[in-house]
Amino acid sequence: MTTNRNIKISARNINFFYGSHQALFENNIDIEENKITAVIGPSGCGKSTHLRIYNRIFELYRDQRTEGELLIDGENVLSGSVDVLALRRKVGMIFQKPTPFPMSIFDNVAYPLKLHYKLSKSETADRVEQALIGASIWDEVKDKLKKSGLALSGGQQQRLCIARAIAAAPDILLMDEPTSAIDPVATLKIEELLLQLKERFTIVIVTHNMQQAARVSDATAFFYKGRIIEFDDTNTIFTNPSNKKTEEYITGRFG
Ligand SMILES: Nc1ncnc2c1ncn2[C@@H]1O[C@H](COP(=O)(O)OP(=O)(O)OP(=O)(O)O)[C@@H](O)[C@H]1O
Repeated sequence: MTTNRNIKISARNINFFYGSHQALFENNIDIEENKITAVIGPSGCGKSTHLRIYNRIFELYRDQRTEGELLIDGENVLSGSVDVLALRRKVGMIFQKPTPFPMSIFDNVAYPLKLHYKLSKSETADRVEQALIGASIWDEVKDKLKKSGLALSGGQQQRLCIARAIAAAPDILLMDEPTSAIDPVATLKIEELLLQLKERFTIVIVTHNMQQAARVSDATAFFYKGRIIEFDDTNTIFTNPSNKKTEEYITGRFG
């Protein structure tokens, strides 16, 4: 990979356990700032598990634990002294199924602002507008901000969720198969949006869609059975992978 990279996230010897079942083994990866990193691999290889460590969301569940270090801007965010609420503001997450809250479009985006910041009404309105513009959905919703977020189409709901995530002003956006539940046209819209968002955020995206990884990502990590088998520039992974398993996976020989 290219040298002189600005590393935003470094996983160091990460192991992960669901009870006694070990799902991740010695994961090491350096994720570059303002780049899109794709996480690929067959079902059950640990992609989502790996992502869920970055914002410590796994801690909401009993019996799940991790070992190793996860450095964000050089700080080990797995250490006990870290402010988890601040971490989750800094590391936003978008899920497979759009998850608008059962409230108005405006309130969906204002929600994280109320949680993390003390803003006046006009500052809040301004930040909501900026986030909706940033998520490329403002023009579609500006005349119906009081309508329910649940009344939007799937693709619009997902962009609303992206607006909600970026309203909190995170540094990092984690996306776990963000387009697998929406149609191809809406998917392309979100892919275009990702390319704009990487100017401002570091993006890590889990995807089953090889074309999508090739289209949007700068770097790609191939996971297999809980291990990171290969991590390199996306172009290299898709044209000249060094590991046989990577090649078999990207050419569709298993998955
Ligand atoms: N809540 C859980 N309890 C126990 N084991 C789990 C749990 N969630 C996931 N696992 C196991 O951990 C391993 C990794 O799962 P994970 O969901 O991270 O894989 P994935 O690569 O994201 O899969 P997919 O592509 O199907 O979403 C699998 O063996 C899975 O069965």
